[in-house]
Amino acid sequence: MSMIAAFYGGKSILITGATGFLGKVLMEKLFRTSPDLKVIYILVRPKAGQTLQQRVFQILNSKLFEKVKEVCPNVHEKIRAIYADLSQNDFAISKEDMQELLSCTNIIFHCAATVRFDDTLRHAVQLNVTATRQLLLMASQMPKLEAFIHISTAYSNCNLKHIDEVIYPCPVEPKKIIDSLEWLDDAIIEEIAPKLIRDWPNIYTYTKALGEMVVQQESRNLNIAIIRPSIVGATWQEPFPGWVDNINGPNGLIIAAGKGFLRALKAAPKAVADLIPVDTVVNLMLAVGWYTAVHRPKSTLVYHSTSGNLNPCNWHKMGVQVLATFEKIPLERAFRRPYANFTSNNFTSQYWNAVSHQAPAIIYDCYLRLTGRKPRMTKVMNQILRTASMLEYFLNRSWEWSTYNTEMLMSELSPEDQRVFNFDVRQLNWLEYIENYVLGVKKYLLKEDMAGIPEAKQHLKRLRNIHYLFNTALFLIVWRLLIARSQMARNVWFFIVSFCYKFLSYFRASSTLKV
Ligand SMILES: CCCCCCCCCCCCCCCCCCCCCC(=O)SCCNC(=O)CCNC(=O)[C@H](O)C(C)(C)COP(=O)(O)OP(=O)(O)OC[C@H]1O[C@@H](n2cnc3c(N)ncnc32)[C@H](O)[C@@H]1OP(=O)(O)O
Ligand SMILES: NC(=O)C1=CN([C@@H]2O[C@H](COP(=O)(O)OP(=O)(O)OC[C@H]3O[C@@H](n4cnc5c(N)ncnc54)[C@H](OP(=O)(O)O)[C@@H]3O)[C@@H](O)[C@H]2O)C=CC1
Repeated sequence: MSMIAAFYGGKSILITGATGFLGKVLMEKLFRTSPDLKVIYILVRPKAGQTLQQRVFQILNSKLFEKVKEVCPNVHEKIRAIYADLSQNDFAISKEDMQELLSCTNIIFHCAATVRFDDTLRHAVQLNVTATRQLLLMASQMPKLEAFIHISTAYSNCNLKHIDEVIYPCPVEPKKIIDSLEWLDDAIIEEIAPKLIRDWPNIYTYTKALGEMVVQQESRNLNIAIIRPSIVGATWQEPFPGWVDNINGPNGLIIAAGKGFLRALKAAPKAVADLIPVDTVVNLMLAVGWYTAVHRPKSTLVYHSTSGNLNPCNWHKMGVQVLATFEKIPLERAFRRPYANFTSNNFTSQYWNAVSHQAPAIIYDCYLRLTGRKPRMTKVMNQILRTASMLEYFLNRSWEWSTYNTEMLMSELSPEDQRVFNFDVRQLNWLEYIENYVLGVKKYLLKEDMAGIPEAKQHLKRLRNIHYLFNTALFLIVWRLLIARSQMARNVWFFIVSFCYKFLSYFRASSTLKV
């Protein structure tokens, strides 16, 4: 019997960010391994014209939850969606709901955040810092609370090279920032933002660091743990391999590469690609929840959920495997044949951007214009290049994350728990994982049919022929222009032509002699 699964039985669990990538996998695993849990409260806001109930219905009826419905048929009754907007005071939760949360919650998993790199400082602080503080305040009024698990990111201290499982202080106190945002206007905030974030690469990582500091400062006598995942990728094993549902992080780039839009990246080929499967992160979260509640460590423990120091993979290896998978399982209607060129050199990267990205987009838009259609490729390409440039910082560096606490926890688990809540990334086979990942992007994110693979392969063959044709035509045009302008080019040209002619004549004569 799994001790961790048994621990969550009969518990009331509060999850923020349950509608997000990590949150959904967390809920799925909880229902599947502890179907006798009492209730999962999720804080949800209406979105994209959908009510809370519609959003929950959509999640529970997705492929991700198919196994859950077999194990826990009354899952609909065990999930309680509470209207909440984390960017508002008291999260805009009604009095009755608040009362229920305060009196019943046993465990909190705080996953909600804004993960956009380009968010405004005001909004990112509201979500990643103030909301965390507010939730801690709520937690301190929960008599039955056993553990508060805060999800941060391994990159919250990415201004350092070696990162230990400790909370590092930020140069400016979170409280001072929260207070000043109350009276400063938006224009001034955006002006001071770059000065505040100093050597952090973006507002997201900076506000996640502030969030950790708030956890440390407002922990009171709560049982708290912080988990820092690196780049969270598709599921490795559970509930099935390759599940993914948003275009964040690697996902968008994999699509852009598979569709042939993105053929070069400014990335250090040897830098560590610190991906971590989402189910591995969730298993660690559940194990940490159990350990924090049962063993009540004296201080707030930080756990790194990273792969680099235990089972490293680099961008080159990853790129090669992504391309190899696209050979077998191509995406539909690709713009160009997939190709991956990683370079950390500025000049080479700009060259590839011009030749491999911008020029084809401009040519294609000219073609669209000439055929009476609306040009759109340059816009798409600029969007992709903007995203790629935002990720560049993470693609050109390697970090060392120590994992003492994570390894300590692993050794505390029973063999059964090590199997059911496996977060040992050393067992991950990268080649297999990446293949399933790419397949998952095609199936679950792009919703492409596997029956379309032969047609997609045929399309790639046509693209290859167009590519050869285009290159030959381009070569001939350039050469013709060169010949018209330079005596030297003419001489070379005549030398090659006469050489070929002599070779052919000799070949013809010798074959006539044999007959
Ligand atoms: C050579 C080829 C290579 C081939 C080989 C490839 C090998 C593999 C290589 C792998 C390399 C991995 C590198 C990862 C490094 C990550 C490091 C993370 C470190 C920290 C990790 C963390 O701790 S934490 C999570 C990280 N945080 C994000 O990763 C958010 C980032 N990102 C944004 O910060 C915004 O994205 C940014 C960018 C501002 C643009 O912002 P933006 O406004 O320009 O664009 P948007 O993203 O809003 O969306 C654009 C359009 O996509 C539409 N769309 C949105 N979602 C959609 C959905 N689910 N399905 C359908 N469509 C969707 C949307 O509706 C827009 O469509 P439309 O334009 O028509 O409206
Ligand atoms: N994905 C990754 O690569 C990594 C993620 N993390 C951390 O993991 C956590 C989860 O990330 P992930 O699942 O990928 O992110 P998602 O963007 O998929 O999910 C974010 C969640 O936060 C919720 N949320 C955002 N704003 C509000 C709001 N105002 N009120 C209520 N809910 C809100 C979203 O709700 P809604 O659906 O309504 O938008 C969504 O459920 C975050 O803390 C992130 O920092 C850490 C490292 C890497």
